[in-house]
Amino acid sequence: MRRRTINAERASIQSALQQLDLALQRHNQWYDAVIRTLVCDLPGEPDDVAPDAHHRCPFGRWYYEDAPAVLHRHPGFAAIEEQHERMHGLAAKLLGSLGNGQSVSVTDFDAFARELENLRLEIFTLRRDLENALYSLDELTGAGNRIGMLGVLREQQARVDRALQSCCVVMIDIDHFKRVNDTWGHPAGDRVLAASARQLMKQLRPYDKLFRYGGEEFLLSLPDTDLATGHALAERLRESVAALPIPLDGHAAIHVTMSFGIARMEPGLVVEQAIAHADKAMYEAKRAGRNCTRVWVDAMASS
Ligand SMILES: Nc1nc2c(ncn2[C@@H]2O[C@H](COP(=O)(O)OP(=O)(O)OP(=O)(O)O)[C@@H](O)[C@H]2O)c(=O)[nH]1
Repeated sequence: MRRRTINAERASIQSALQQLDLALQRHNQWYDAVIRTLVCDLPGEPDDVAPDAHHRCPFGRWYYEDAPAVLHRHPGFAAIEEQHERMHGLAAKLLGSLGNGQSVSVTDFDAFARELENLRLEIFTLRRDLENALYSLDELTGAGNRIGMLGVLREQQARVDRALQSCCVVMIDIDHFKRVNDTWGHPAGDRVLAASARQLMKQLRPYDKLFRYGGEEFLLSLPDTDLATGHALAERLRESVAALPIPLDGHAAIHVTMSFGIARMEPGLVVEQAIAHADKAMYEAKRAGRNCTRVWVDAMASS
């Protein structure tokens, strides 16, 4: 991702945050009107008892018609849809009882209030994720920077510790990158860094995350991935970077390769140990001649 693209990404996240705030504000107004209807025993809005009430409220109209692509790409956005629909189902039940001259049961009202609170939590979680994304991008490559990296990895480690998931980390380093700088100049090196990172990122699942770990080093976190699957993915990434022609101003396109080291996050170990294992495995890949992937095994500890 070039700098211009990253700035565009930042601007779209900022705009999405503003829109989300506005949609939430409208949703709060809708909620106030529902409470007024219930407390004052007023005739309800027909839209609120319709089977597709979640499409008709101001938040729903924004969600289905106007919400920007950057939100649609976010897994938290889909979670909001389900929660919002559930909450509206319960609101329709309350308003329907009232419309039929029945009193609203405490159980139904409590269920509605609970789902509404869950919806707000989902929205705040999405909001926090977007804010984090704003401040945790590496300017040059568009990969995550190290600010958010440990937090993401610690969350994964917690899932590994509770035996909920198998997760891997992969250390990736461009081969002979100094030569690129020395031969073509530092700006060309920057271009190679950005192009390689982009090539890696475009093949990842939405919940995989690439971080720029250091100069020409990247750390890839692979949640819900066993070692065999992670290894196969690393190989695919490696081959696709090696095959990528990278155009440089005024020169023919060049190719670079990368070395990969992969390690599983082990229950009871700290995140830093998994990173150290992946780093050691990557170092073995360099020793084996570069442009290859090595998997961490305990025997590497002594090499
Ligand atoms: N252009 C550019 N170069 C960088 C950046 N960060 C680090 N580097 C360069 O990356 C190079 C890393 O070189 P080395 O650590 O010697 O490794 P290498 O040449 O890639 O060799 P191997 O890793 O052993 O294959 C150094 O020349 C750094 O100056 C950056 O942001 N932009």
